[in-house]
Amino acid sequence: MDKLGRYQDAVVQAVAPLAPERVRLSLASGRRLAEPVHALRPAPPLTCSAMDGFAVRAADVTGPARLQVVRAIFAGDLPGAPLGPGQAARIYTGAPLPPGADAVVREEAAREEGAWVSFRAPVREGEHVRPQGEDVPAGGLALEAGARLGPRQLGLCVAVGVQEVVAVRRPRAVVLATGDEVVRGRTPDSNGPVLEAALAALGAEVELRRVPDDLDALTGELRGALAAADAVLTVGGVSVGARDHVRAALERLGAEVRVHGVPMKPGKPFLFALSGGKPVFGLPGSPSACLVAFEVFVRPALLRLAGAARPFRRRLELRLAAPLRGKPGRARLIWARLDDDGRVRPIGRDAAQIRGPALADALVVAPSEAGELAEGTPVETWLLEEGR
Ligand SMILES: Nc1nc2c(c(=O)[nH]1)N[C@H]1C(S)=C(S)[C@@H](COP(=O)(O)OP(=O)(O)OC[C@H]3O[C@@H](n4cnc5c(N)ncnc54)[C@H](O)[C@@H]3O)O[C@H]1N2
Ligand code: MOO
Repeated sequence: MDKLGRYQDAVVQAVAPLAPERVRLSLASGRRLAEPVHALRPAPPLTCSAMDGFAVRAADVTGPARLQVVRAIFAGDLPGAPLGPGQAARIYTGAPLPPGADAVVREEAAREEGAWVSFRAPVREGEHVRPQGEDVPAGGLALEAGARLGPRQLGLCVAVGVQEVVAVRRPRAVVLATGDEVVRGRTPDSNGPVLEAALAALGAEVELRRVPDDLDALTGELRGALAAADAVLTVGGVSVGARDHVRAALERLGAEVRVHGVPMKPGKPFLFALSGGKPVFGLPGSPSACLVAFEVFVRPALLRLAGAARPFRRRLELRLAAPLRGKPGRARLIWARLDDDGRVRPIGRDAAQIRGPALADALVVAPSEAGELAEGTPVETWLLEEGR
């Protein structure tokens, strides 16, 4: 991935995170934090019981013991008056421990007789007690900058009393699917909806448009897209054919074409340009090539635009479950599936395939110098994370 990695870095580094803004938590779902979140209140909010049972002073229960039950404390109650020596309080899960109490004996290990409770075994100080702030202390770091506010992260913010966060704006992306064949519907526009869904999954707002193979029409659409969006993706028309107009249209608009042609297979004709500081990604039309170029370049760049701390897929070195054919030259990216034994099985590599990407849960990267790779060879594997 060495040489290709340099292209990938050049594209991803050319993109900077969008402006941060302060937003209500309810509007921040799926966005990335531009600033860390610190707890405004501790979690748990008070030192509380982890069980239904009896709050005691551990020093009173060093062996079999009998204590007087002075009151009951429920979740949501205040801790109330201190517990004196020889006293116990009935307590329920999540209820605050009264001052003086330092342990809880579970219901099942206690015998209640009127106003008294007896225990057979000793109790350890701190047993079944959740100290205030054990999870996150007040002022403590709850989430780091760059973290995505998914469902569980939103829950953490609520628990630590945070109602507003500083998050990166949701990127706006326009996808222009080019080609008379997709405008007329003779070739189904399969790439457009894939990109639309994949970008939405990254937290972007997406508009998909279809454009004929006409330089003027494409130039106009690109101008409009660049005015409206933070990032523009084109599909098709980026190779050397008579109707491949993407580069020419961008040059007409004064865009700076930074990359056109990358040492990978599939996806060789990929183009990257900047126009007024905005990224434009020219993806090949052939479905597998389009989606590989999306994985290598667009996904990490968009995640960076969206403020993500770690924009790259998780990469593991896994052994091949079957030989991988091919010759040296360009880095090869192959759709693959993880076997149950942890090996990775290639599932075809024609640039036009569409079923391979749909079945895959990983991408294997064979370096440019590699020829045929034998079964069992360790290979770089990107986890696609969607599961099966
Ligand atoms: N003489 C050469 N020909 C080609 C070269 C080359 O270097 N010299 N490169 C090949 C490579 S590699 C690729 S990849 C393809 C990509 O070319 P384009 O990006 O210009 O794509 P198109 O020609 O417009 O379309 C290719 C193929 O994909 C279909 N397509 C287009 N858009 C969609 C869509 N939205 N959904 C589904 N399928 C789509 C289109 O109908 C074509 O079948 O070029 C090689 N040629
Ligand atoms: O690089 Mo193209 O994507 O092989 O067919």
